[in-house]
Amino acid sequence: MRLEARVTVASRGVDATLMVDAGRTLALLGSNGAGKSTVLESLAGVVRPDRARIVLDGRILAGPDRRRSVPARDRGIVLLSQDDALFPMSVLDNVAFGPRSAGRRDAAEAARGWLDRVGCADLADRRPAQLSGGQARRVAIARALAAEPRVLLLDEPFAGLDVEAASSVRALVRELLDGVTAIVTTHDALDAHALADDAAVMEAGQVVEAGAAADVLSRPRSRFAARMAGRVLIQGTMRGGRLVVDGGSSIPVTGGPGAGAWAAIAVPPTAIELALDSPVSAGDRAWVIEEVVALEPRGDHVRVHGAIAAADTDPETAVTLERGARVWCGVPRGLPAYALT
Ligand SMILES: Nc1ncnc2c1ncn2[C@@H]1O[C@H](COP(=O)(O)OP(=O)(O)OP(=O)(O)O)[C@@H](O)[C@H]1O
Repeated sequence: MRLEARVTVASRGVDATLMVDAGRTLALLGSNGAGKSTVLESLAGVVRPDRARIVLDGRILAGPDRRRSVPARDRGIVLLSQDDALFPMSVLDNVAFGPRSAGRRDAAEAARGWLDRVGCADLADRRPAQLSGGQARRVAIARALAAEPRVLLLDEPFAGLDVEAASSVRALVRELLDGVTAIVTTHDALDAHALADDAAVMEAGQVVEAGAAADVLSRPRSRFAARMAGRVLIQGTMRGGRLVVDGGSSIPVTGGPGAGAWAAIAVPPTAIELALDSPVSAGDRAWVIEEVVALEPRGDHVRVHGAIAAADTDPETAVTLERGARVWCGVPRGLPAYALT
């Protein structure tokens, strides 16, 4: 029992493969434009891929013969998109829509049950325009679940909500997703940790890494996953217990694959020290010579991104740096290395 999919949408540069086992939640991660929404829309049948193989519990929903694709309404896959506009009818009728379309006589009763579960029982008679953003999102979630989908797709379910509403909708989704087969797109590591069993990372239309959510975030293989987990991915070649990075600097590490293998350590930038001059003594750090690639203001400090590592500094120091400036990044010794394939 699982959802397996490969979808190609050439005009959007998407060619992605993913899999979700029954009852599990997959977090689909990736930067803006990576193709996450396109994948969800293809699975739901809203977008027609150029090529697709979508199999749900052994049933082929889309295959080589595009004419035989199962129409969206018969897929048992419901997409809750970012612009989850409710229908211009009462909240109750919105939620009853799915069960009613499925011919259920008790549609209104089922809808009341769902409204109760999302904490909106008292809003049944309201119109969408009379709801707050958080209430509308809860109603949209109830409407999606009332259709009793086999797979639920949530495209950034907390986007556009204020901090408080997002936090309560997050708790609700976490509870409702228990045991449901679902894919959730998010830019937030906390959501990936809290909601998902598994995670897949998209870059430029492709899935570049996938695995258990905790693994993807603690041993990231892509820069995006590392950044999401608040880490910088330092990659290099293993040589005698050291990671040799571009430019020849080497960092003593623990573990990791054998000599000659491509490997990484994932380091919080806050643990990396920045030096503007060549450090006189190495101390407990391995110093990597860097060229500044970007300066990222982050509240009261500035993150200095190099080609290999990143480190934080104060704004007074940051203004003396520019793109291409030479700096040294002091990386702690002995961090655990892992193989990259
Ligand atoms: N309706 C559309 N028509 C044509 N191209 C589109 C359309 N929607 C998205 N695209 C393009 O397809 C690519 C993938 O976009 P998509 O919205 O799937 O990415 P995403 O990962 O969901 O991004 P975000 O995190 O910003 O929502 C982008 O290059 C985007 O410009």
